[in-house]
Amino acid sequence: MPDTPDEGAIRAALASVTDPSSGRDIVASGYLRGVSVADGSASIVLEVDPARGSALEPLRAAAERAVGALDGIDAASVVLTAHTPAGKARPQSAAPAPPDLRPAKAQPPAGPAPMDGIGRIVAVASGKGGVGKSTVAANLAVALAAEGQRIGLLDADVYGPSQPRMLGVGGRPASPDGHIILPLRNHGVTLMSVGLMVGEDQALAWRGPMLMTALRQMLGQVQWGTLDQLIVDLPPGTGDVQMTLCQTVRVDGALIVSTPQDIALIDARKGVDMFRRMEVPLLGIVENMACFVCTDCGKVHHPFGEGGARAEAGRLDVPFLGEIPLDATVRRAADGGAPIVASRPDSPPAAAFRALARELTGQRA
Ligand SMILES: Nc1ncnc2c1ncn2[C@@H]1O[C@H](COP(=O)(O)OP(=O)(O)OP(=O)(O)O)[C@@H](O)[C@H]1O
Repeated sequence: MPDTPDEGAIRAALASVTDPSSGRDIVASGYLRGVSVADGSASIVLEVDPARGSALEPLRAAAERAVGALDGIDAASVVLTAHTPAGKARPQSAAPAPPDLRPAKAQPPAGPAPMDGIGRIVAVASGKGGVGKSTVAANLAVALAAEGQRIGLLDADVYGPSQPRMLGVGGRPASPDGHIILPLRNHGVTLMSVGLMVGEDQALAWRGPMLMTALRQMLGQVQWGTLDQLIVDLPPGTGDVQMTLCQTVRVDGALIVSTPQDIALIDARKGVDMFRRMEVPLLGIVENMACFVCTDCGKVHHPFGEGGARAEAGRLDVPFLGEIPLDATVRRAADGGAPIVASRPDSPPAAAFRALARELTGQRA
């Protein structure tokens, strides 16, 4: 495995990329605002005139390719931010210090702390992939926002970020000073996702340390404002992201999503164990895809058996928070960028999500 190149090599690669509009390279143009390189991953911030943001997208992509082609770089991310009001593109020598993008491992270890301005942090987790954890997180966030709460949704499902698609938001978040990241907003929910920072597909190619850096940036650099609750959509399983989250910020409660199948319930148990070890209170288990209502006869069917998650919750001594029916409109709504709670508020699944939101709000009262 070749050594990770140093910052000088990254700058040299960027200097090989020319802005066709000026004929000058990226470094000479004064666009370069920050470089961070560690463990085969490089993050670069370019500060540009916001009016030229979309015109400079090819330049951004070319810079990413040039850095990504260096020996020893597995993942490169180049972000465009708007320049400071006073400046046009400045010569590099006149530029203020670049933002510090180094991984948080360089910082002294700190215990989990509450996040400023955020009332409660709720993690939505599952032992197994594909059980509908992201769907539950999105609908719960929209339902809580509809109750009048100030809600943020942090898509920490770094291996498969789907919240931008589910909430119907896109585009790169702005970073006016190269450090603070401005979240996006839709359906009353403030959203940030690693999928917005690097694109859904690219996130999959990132290596562990870079993902952890992205997660810490989303926790520390996103301007969430004042929130009643921040819902965190975790990746499935019990891995590094869960540990990093719980060690970095004080998670006030975890919600486990499971389907009724035995295998999902076995994995849900592992999730419960992990949160107990991390001393995160368990808010309860919600059973997704629990049943479906026959459109012909109106009868409720339980294709995977009935009562499994409720019984498991009893065995694990955690609250059972309710059932969400299996309903194709839930999937269609998520794929269309408007969760069912927003797009079909009168439907039975939307009512089930709202009941879940009320249950959680009731737990706090
Ligand atoms: N109650 C439901 N009824 C019908 N389809 C559902 C329901 N819940 C989720 N789905 C669909 O199931 C698929 C998986 O859901 P989702 O992406 O939320 O799962 P996940 O647990 O977050 O998966 P992963 O962790 O692997 O990203 C999606 O296509 C989603 O639209």
